[in-house]
Amino acid sequence: MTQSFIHIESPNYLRLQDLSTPPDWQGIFGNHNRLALEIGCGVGDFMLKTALDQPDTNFVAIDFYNKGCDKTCRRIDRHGVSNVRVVRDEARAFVTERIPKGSLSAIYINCPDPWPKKRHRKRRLVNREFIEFLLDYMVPGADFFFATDFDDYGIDVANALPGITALENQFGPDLYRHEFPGYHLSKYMRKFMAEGKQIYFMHYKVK
Ligand SMILES: C[S@@+](CC[C@H](N)C(=O)[O-])C[C@H]1O[C@@H](n2cnc3c(N)ncnc32)[C@H](O)[C@@H]1O
Repeated sequence: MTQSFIHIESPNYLRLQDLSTPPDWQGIFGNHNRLALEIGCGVGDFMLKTALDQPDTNFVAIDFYNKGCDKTCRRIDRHGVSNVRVVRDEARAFVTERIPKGSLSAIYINCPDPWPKKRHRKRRLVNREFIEFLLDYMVPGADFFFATDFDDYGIDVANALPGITALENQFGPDLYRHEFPGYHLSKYMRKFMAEGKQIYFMHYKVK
C-alpha cells in the first residue's frame, strides 16, 4: 500500500536522515531522564496520556505510518508536551540503529497489526525472537508492555513470554489480564472494546 506523504512540521518530529547512529538522546531531550519507547504509536493518543503521566521520562514514539506520525505530533504539540519525540521508521531497524544497548526503561507495544490469516502470521512483529532482541536494549528493571485485541496473537505471546527467563511476569500467576487499571487505552483498544472484544494485557519486567 502506498502512503500519501505528509510533510510533518513539528519541533517534536525527528527526521530519520537527521539522526545519528545512535542519536544523542540526552542532547535531544536536554536532560538525563530515563528513555522509553512506544512501537507503533498510531495516532498518538496513548503516548500523549502516558507522557503526561510521566513528565520525568523521555518518550520516543515510532510508527512507519506517516499520517499517524503527523497526528501524534499534532496531538503532543497541541498539549505543549516536551517529553515526546516522534520518528517514522520500522521498529526493528529503528531499535538496531537508533537505540543504544541497555538504555530503555520501558517498551510499549499496543495492538500491533494482528496478521490474522494463518499464512501471514510469520509477519507478526511480536514473538519470542523479537522480544529477546529487545532485551539487549533494555535496562535491568525495565518494563515491557504488550496489548492486543486479537485472541490468537494474545495467547501466542502470553505463552511465549514465560519462556524468556530474563523477564519477570508482573501479572503472575496470570499470563495476561483483560483489565489493566492505570494503563491508558489506545484508539484501537477503545475501538475493539466497543466491538465487544477483550484486550489481552501483558506486563513483564527485566530481571
Ligand atoms: C493497529 S495500529 C495500532 C496503533 C496504536 N498502537 C493503537 O493501539 O491505537 C498498528 C500500528 O503499528 C504500526 N506498525 C506495525 N508494524 C510496525 C513496525 N514494524 N514498525 C513500526 N510501526 C509498525 C502500524 O503502522 C500501525 O500504525
